[in-house]
Amino acid sequence: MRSNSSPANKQETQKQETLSQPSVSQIKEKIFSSDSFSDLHLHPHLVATLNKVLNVSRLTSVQKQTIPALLSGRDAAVRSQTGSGKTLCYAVPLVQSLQSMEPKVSRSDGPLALIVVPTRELALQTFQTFQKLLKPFTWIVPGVLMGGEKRKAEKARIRKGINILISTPGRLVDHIKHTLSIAFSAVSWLVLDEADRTLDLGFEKDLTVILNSLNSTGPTRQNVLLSATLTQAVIRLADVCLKDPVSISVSGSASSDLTTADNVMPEPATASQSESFAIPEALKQDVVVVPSKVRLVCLAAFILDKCKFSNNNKVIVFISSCEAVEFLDILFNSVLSKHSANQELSFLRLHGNMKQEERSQVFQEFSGSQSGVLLCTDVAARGLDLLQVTWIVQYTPPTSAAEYVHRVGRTARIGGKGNSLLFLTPAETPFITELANHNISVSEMKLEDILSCLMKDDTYKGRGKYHSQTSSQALQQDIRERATVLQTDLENFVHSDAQSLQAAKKAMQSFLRAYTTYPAYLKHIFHIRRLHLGHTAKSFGLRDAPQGLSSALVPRNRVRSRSQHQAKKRLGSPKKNQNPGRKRFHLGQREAGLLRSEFSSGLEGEVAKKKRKVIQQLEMD
Ligand SMILES: Nc1ncnc2c1ncn2[C@@H]1O[C@H](COP(=O)(O)OP(=O)(O)OP(=O)(O)O)[C@@H](O)[C@H]1O
Repeated sequence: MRSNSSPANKQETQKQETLSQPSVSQIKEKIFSSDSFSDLHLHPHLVATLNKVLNVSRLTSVQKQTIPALLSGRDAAVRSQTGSGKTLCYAVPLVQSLQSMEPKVSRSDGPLALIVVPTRELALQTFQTFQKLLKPFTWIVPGVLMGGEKRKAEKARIRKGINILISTPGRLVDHIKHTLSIAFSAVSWLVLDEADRTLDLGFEKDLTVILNSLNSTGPTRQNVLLSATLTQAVIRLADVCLKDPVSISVSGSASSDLTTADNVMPEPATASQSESFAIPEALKQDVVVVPSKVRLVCLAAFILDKCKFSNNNKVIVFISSCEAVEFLDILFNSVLSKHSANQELSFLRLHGNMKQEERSQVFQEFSGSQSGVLLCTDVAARGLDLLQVTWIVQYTPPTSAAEYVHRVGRTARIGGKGNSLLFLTPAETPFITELANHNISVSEMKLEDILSCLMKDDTYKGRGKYHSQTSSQALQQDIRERATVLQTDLENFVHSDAQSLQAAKKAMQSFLRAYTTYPAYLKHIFHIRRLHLGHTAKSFGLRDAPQGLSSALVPRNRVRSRSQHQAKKRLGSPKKNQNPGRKRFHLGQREAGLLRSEFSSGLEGEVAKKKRKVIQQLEMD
C-alpha cells in the first residue's frame, strides 16, 4: 500500500502540534474508602446479600459519601468516574428504606421507586442488580419496562404491581399515556441514572412528561441524579427536580477527596473546570491518526493483533451507525474469521435497530464471554458493566468529550486495568485538544505499529519479492504490501456480490449521515465537507464512491474520482455565487438528537416516523 503522503503539510503540522502538546493533569479519584457496608447500620440481611451475593464488602469513595446522605433523606447529585459503583449508591439506601416501611410493602402499593435509565440494556442490568439485592426481601417486587417487549405483557405486570420500576424514558411515557393502571401516587424515590444523557436531545420531552406525572401526585420524594460526566445541563436539571441536594463529587483535587455530606450544591465553576472529567487511573488511552482510506485495514489489523495473534482480549468497537455495524459484522465474520481457527476471533453486534430479544441475547452472551469482539453503536456506551473488557476502540469519534469518557469507561472498572484506542483522521486531530480541555490526555499509537502485526501471518504476505535484509525500508515496504493484500481481500468481498456491495453503500451513506450530527461546537473538527469521498469509500471496502449520494451528503469541494466528477456533473456544481460558508442543509438540533439517539424506546409511530421524515428530508435536499 502506498504510504499515505497525501495529508496536506498543514494537517501534518497541526497533527504534530496537537500530539506534542504537554499532557494535561488527569483528574484522579480514589476508588475505595476504608469503610465497609457493615459500618452503615443496614439491615443485616442486606449486608449479607452484598457480601455473599454481590461479593462486595468495602465501600467505594462515592458510596461512602452518597449512601449516608440518602439514608438521611437528602436529595443528591452524584458525580464519580465510570465503574466506581454508582448503582449501589442509590440501590442500597433505596432497598434499606423500602424494607423498613411499616406496614410492609405489598405489590398492590404499586411503584414506590422509579429509576430512569437511557438504554434497554442498562435497564435490564439495573433490574438484575435489584433482583439480587431483594433476595432477602421477597415482598418487594422489582420490574423493568423497556422497548421491544410486548406492551401487553408489561401492562399485565404493571397491573399486578411493581414496587421498584426501572424504565427507559420513552417506554415509561408510553405507559403513562396508555396504561390506566400505572399510578405514581406512592412514589417516594426518583433516580435518574446517566442523568446528563437522559437530559440530552430526544429525551428532554419524555422527562418533562415523567416529572409532570410525578409532581402532580405523590408524597414528597427523594431525588437522585448520577453521572460520571455531571455537566451544566445536569446542574440545571438539578434545579428542576432536586430540592436542596447534597452535591457529591469524588476527585483527587487538593481540597479533599471526600466531600462531607453537608456539602451544598457547588456553584458551577468556569465551564472547562466544571466539566473536567475523571478517567479511571489504570486506563491507558491511545489515539491513532489514520487517513480515511487506511481506516478499515487499520481496524482489521488491530482486531487481528488483539484477537488472532494474541488471546484473552475482549474488545468493544464503537461505530456511529447501525448500518455500519451490520456491514462490518458481515465483512469481518467473512474475511477475518475465515483465516482463523480460534474462537477468540468471534464477532458480535449490538445496535438500536435489532429486535429486543436478539439485543438481550447478544448483551448476555458478550457479558459472559472471556474474549471476542463486540461491534456496536453508542447504545452500549453508558452504564453497561461488561466483565473483563480489555480494549475499547472508538472507530468513529464520539460526539463529545463526555461520550468519550463513557465509552472508555466500559473498561478499567472498579480499579481494574484497561486500554482504549481512538481513531482520528489527520483533519480530526483537533479533537485531542477538545479532550485536553476536559483534562483528558491521550498518547499516540503509531499506524505503522498497528499494521506491523500483519508480519505475524503470511496469509497477508504480499506478492512482491521481498528482500530478506532487515532494513527498515524493506520492512516498511513489506508491511505496506501486506496491508494492501488485506485491503484487497476486504474489497473483493464487498464487490463479490450485489448484496454486500449494497450493504457497503448503505453503511457509507449512514456514516456520512451520522457525520452531519456532530454538535455545532465541534463542526470545525467534524464537518462533512472535510471528508474525502473517495477515501471514505475505501474505508467501506468500496473501490469508488457510490453514485447517487444525496447532494446533502456529498461534500461539495471534495469530489475527486472519475465517478465523483460524474456525480458532481449529475448533481450540478454549486452555484457560483453561493456563499461557501452557507450550510447546504440544516439538521435541527432536535432532529440531530433523533438521528443520533440510539436510545429509542422501541416505540413504533412517533419516534420512528420523525426519524424517517428527517432522513427523507436529508435525502431530498
Ligand atoms: N463496594 C464495591 N466493591 C467492589 N465492587 C463494587 C463495589 N460497588 C460496586 N462494585 C462493582 O463495580 C462495578 C461497577 O459498578 P457500577 O456499574 O455501579 O459503576 P458505575 O459507577 O455506575 O459505572 P458507570 O458510570 O459506567 O455507569 C460492578 O461490577 C459492581 O458490582
